[in-house]
Amino acid sequence: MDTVILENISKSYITHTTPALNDVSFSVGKGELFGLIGPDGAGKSTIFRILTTLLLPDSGKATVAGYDVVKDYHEIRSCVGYMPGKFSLYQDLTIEENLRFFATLFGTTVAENYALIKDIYEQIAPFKDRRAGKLSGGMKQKLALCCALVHRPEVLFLDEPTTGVDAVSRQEFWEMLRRLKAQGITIVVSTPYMDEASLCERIALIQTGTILSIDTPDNIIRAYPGKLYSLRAPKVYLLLHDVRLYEGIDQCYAAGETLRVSFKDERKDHPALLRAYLQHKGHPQVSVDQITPDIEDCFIEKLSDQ
Ligand SMILES: Nc1ncnc2c1ncn2[C@@H]1O[C@H](COP(=O)(O)OP(=O)(O)OP(=O)(O)O)[C@@H](O)[C@H]1O
Repeated sequence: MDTVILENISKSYITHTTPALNDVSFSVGKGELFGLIGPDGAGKSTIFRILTTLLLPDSGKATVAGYDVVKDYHEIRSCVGYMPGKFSLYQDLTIEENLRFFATLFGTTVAENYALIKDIYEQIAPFKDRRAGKLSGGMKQKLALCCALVHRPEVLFLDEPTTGVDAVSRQEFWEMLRRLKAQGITIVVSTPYMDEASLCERIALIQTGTILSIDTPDNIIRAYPGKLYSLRAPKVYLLLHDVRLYEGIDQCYAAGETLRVSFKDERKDHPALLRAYLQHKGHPQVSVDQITPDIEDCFIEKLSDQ
């Protein structure tokens, strides 16, 4: 049986007219590393709050480790680890005090489950007497992860753990997640960084409370309909303007210093004609190359279906 199951979950906040979650369903297998990928406001934190029993859904059903999120909140709270989006440890307590506090809260000791957190804790141990409020972003993140793990949870919920953390710490963090997964822990992690999608086994793309797609990152990329082109020319802004005027263009958006372009259908898909049109428009050096889409391209394409 799947460890996390959501069936038709909807949730609205009183102060918000649009629902935060709209009929959301997905499940996560035992020991899976599952990613919720979506921009700010997509509904990721609302999903975590419901799954960790901090918020009641308006409708639908969800279970974690076989327990119902509404009826069995007591059982769920002892078998999940949760790292919220905002740093929520005690800023005035030291690293060691925070860890001991969370262990005591769950009726265990740091020593009892030390093997699970050892790798991560050793990286912050030299600063164990430093107050949490005085730690760097990467160190806070590692401490929060240790605190979420100290009672050896069955399921780990991580809400945007890498937001605001430098690139090296982000990479280290994903390596830590892979090691935790190898120990059998089911992990649900959210991120607004599309490049982190490929580090998950399966992902759900989410936008304004609606799931756009659920699959492995490779399958989502393989399912991209049609072809995608990368356009490069010295005057990118003018290029964007001129491409958008060309009949038959479906998507055209900036990606760094290039443009990503797709055609409406196969009959319109003639890059040589587009190149000739752009040369005529004053872009003599334009290059048009077919590329493999990444997850961000797939996300943008799915949004256009909405
Ligand atoms: N306590 C709240 N009261 C009212 N509206 C809320 C509340 N929490 C979230 N929302 C709204 O619900 C929607 C989903 O928010 P949620 O925090 O779940 O998204 P998110 O994907 O986690 O993004 P973020 O990283 O910005 O938190 C947003 O429109 C948000 O403004």
